[in-house]
Amino acid sequence: MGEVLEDRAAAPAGAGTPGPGGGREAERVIEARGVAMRFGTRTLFHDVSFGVSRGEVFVILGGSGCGKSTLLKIMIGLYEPTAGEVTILGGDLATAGGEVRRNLLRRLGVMWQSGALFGSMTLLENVMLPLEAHTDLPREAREAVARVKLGLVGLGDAESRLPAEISGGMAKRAGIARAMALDPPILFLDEPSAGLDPVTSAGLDQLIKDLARDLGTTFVVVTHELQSILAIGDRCIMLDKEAQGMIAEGDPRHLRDEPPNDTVRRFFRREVA
Ligand SMILES: Nc1ncnc2c1ncn2[C@@H]1O[C@H](COP(=O)(O)OP(=O)(O)OP(=O)(O)O)[C@@H](O)[C@H]1O
Repeated sequence: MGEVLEDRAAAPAGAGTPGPGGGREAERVIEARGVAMRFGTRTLFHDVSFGVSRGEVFVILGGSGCGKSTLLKIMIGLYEPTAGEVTILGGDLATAGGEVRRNLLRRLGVMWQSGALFGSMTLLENVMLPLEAHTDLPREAREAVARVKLGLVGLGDAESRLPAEISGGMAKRAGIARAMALDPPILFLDEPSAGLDPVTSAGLDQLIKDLARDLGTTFVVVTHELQSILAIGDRCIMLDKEAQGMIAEGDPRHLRDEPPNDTVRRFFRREVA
């Protein structure tokens, strides 16, 4: 998945102040309307609608198998929904083709659960890959950009290491650095805390918050880790397997304190216990 250089210029005329909590209405970078997904005869979810504002950390939460990763894949154009539509940075990946689709995809950064680094390449070379694929920058410039990205995620001293020589937390950070190589306005993270110990996971949460604040990057994070949800989420939606859809939307701390239904209450209580 791509990632690309310019983005802030993509704001439509009249867009509001970026980031949550601004005085004016924040610009919506993702709009999902009535999205449904079915696999065979099984409906995973239906009627899912939400918006993501520029600069916010938006969390998709819910129990195992409720369709979080599937929704993420719909947002980045890997799956076409069975009903409804998703507009991302003003385009619709389900209908966009050719150059329009490629340009759109290049402006989305994705880090998969595994980190998906190439084992035979150093961290620097891994982060340089998107730059090789999508820019004409000479090698020295690609190295310089990749170094900046590794520095941003706290891996400035580890550029020569191979993925096998680093910890799980470092691999996640390197995956984020690579996803950021082309300065995407939106970064998608699939279960970033999976497999990490609580301390490392908290460090990764802090990194996500810092990047959102310092770079204005919008994050869409799929997770069921309660501590992460509460630490990073400006807003969230909760999917539910039995309800086959969305059962809550809002500030995660608010949902924890005033759950709108029993399923949300149980989700937060169970995870805390
Ligand atoms: N391409 C596919 N074809 C058929 N079924 C699929 C496909 N992709 C996902 N599913 C099914 O949809 C359900 C939801 O999967 P998904 O990975 O979206 O859930 P999730 O909420 O991210 O779960 P987890 O937290 O366990 O990763 C699962 O039962 C999965 O088997």
